[in-house]
Amino acid sequence: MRSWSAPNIPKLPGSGVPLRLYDTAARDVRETRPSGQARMYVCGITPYDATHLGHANTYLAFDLVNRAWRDAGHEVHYTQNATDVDDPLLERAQATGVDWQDLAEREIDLFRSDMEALRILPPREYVGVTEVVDEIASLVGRLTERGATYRVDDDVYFSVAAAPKFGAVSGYSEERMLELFRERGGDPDRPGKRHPLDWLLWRAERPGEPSWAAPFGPGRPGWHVECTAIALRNLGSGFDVAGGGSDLIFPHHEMGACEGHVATGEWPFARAYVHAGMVALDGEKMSKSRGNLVFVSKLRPVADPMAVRLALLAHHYRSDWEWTPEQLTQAEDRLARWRAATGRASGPDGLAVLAGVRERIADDLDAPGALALIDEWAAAEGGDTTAPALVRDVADALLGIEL
Ligand SMILES: Nc1ncnc2c1ncn2[C@@H]1O[C@H](COS(=O)(=O)NC(=O)[C@@H](N)CS)[C@@H](O)[C@H]1O
Ligand SMILES: [Zn+2]
Repeated sequence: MRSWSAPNIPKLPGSGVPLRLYDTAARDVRETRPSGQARMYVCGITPYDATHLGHANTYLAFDLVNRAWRDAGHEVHYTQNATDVDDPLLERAQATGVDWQDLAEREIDLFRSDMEALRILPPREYVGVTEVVDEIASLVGRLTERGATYRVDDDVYFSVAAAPKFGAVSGYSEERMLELFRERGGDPDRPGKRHPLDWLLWRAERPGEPSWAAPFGPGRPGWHVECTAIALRNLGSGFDVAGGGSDLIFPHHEMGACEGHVATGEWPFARAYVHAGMVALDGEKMSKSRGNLVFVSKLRPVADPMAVRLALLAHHYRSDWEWTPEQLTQAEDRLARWRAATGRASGPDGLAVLAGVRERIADDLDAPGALALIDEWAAAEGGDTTAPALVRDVADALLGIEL
């Protein structure tokens, strides 16, 4: 599928410092050490109800990763999927009486335009699941050759017993795993399964559902294996960052890591598992099921997208936080202050802001700390005539904020 257009990234003097990120699997901040190209896989949207602020918050976090790596001199190989066939999408299409492919296409177009408005750098590959079903099926075949799968009726399951590293990503107890698996599309109670945490790799054809031919019978991919196949196909195993919101830690990234391990024999599947916090509204996580969504596309006619981006950046990417309209007003004020200050003939030392913002972002994406440094610069006087242009470039290249 077409990705989206890339904003220009101004070149900054010198180069950034090594990026450190909190790795969920290590339960600690770790320095990323990309060898050659930095490789990142970020899970894309299931294309309905796009693009709400929760989605935007998550993709913004990985945009900061992308920008920090480039500033540190790395080329970045970024792949993202779109789950353009899956139970929730089919259910929404059914419920609203639209064709599921039309729904997906319309929502993905809206997502692309929202990403462009927020100046989020596009992935090199933007892959729809429906484009690579054969690849996914061949991965299921490879897992079967390694003895890691079995059938329940005509459906193909991954046997958790075949995954020695199961639990390494989330570190959750089995009880918590069962609870989250049930809550997030799993089927722990299905009769005929060898273990409640075994997961669906291939759903055999059902009447009225889309299906694709496969050696083990017509059907469609299970959720986790789609991302494993797309990441393996484009990045290979051992890529630097697997990213998403924290609701993907389990089951999605845990199970994908096991599929990648068993399919390739290599561990880790991703060197770091990086997760963004949840954005809430009215006390509840913004989610399609609750319908408590604030859409980027609804804010765009009434607010500068750069203010929306600044409002999100004011929160640490790993924090869970609640959206309120006041935050947009505060962000608009900040944007106006930054634009005024970088429009001056001079200001305080610009290189100090460059070094400070680099250091803050490299420290597990401390965007709030970076914003505070630019606030301070904007509020003070100084004689550095190169500073206004440099600070403008720092805000753009590292934070994606066009002043
Ligand atoms: N309220 C929220 N706050 C922060 N991130 C969220 C929120 N809701 C969803 N996300 C993140 O947005 C991304 C897309 O979510 S999604 O549309 O439900 N799609 C999926 O999770 C799958 N297509 C991933 S393969 C995921 O990384 C998810 O964790
Ligand atoms: Zn995914």
